[in-house]
Amino acid sequence: MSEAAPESEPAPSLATTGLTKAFGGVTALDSATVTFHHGKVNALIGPNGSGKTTFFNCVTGMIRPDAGRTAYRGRDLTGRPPHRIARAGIGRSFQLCRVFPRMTVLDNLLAAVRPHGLAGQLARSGRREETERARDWLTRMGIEHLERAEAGRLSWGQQKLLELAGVLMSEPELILLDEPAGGVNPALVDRIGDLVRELNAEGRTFLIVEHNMDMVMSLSDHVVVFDRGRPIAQGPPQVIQSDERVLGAYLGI
Ligand SMILES: Nc1ncnc2c1ncn2[C@@H]1O[C@H](COP(=O)(O)OP(=O)(O)OP(=O)(O)O)[C@@H](O)[C@H]1O
Repeated sequence: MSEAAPESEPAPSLATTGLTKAFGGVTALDSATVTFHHGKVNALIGPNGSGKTTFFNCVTGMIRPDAGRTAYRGRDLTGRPPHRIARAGIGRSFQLCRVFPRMTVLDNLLAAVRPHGLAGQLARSGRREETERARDWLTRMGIEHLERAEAGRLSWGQQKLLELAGVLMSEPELILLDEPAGGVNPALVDRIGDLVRELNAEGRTFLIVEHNMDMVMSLSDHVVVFDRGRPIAQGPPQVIQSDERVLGAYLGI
């Protein structure tokens, strides 16, 4: 008689232990211990000021935590600078998009993989493979027709797509998105959601900070909820939606 295989634990992706960061008297991260799942779409949610962006900044090496450790797929990354963390396979977008407004859309993507401000110059001197890859990502984002436009002239949503294309230029395995739907029109929110699904089906792991709960609940496999700098609940969206601690944190009761 055969027995049902035990449900296997999802493999860990990004994981932190006791991550702590204070700004003066404000404790932004309070000994946060949390694990996200490899190969999945993970979400990190929580009320304003609960420490989500500080968490992203600490795990991507942009700010140094006061205490605690960060690991990616079992490998310790604590205290590594941003370029080393990027090299470990982690890419990141920002709440307030980071594009070079006076550069063309295509040069923005080339600059994403040549961080010395020489994108235009180098583009003219060759490196066709990178240019082709940049064009492929633009096509994937649906903004290939804007290749020669100045990035600053794109709509906010198009800039978000451009930033995502820039992140993808380094072929990260894990992609951290900080409010991908923030300030974006509903049609483009759907488009971004579809892209996340497609890229996840192709093997990329996501960790998304987002206030748009429809997007979070429809897109994520695993949701972690922060309140006052530490996780108060984690699980699949359907469980999180009815968790009393989560409702309390959001409603302040
Ligand atoms: N550079 C800083 N200097 C001083 N305080 C900061 C700094 N960065 C964050 N904080 C404070 O740390 C706390 C957590 O902020 P953080 O931006 O991480 O929260 P968040 O959950 O991302 O918020 P939101 O959803 O509004 O973006 C807040 O009280 C914030 O004011």
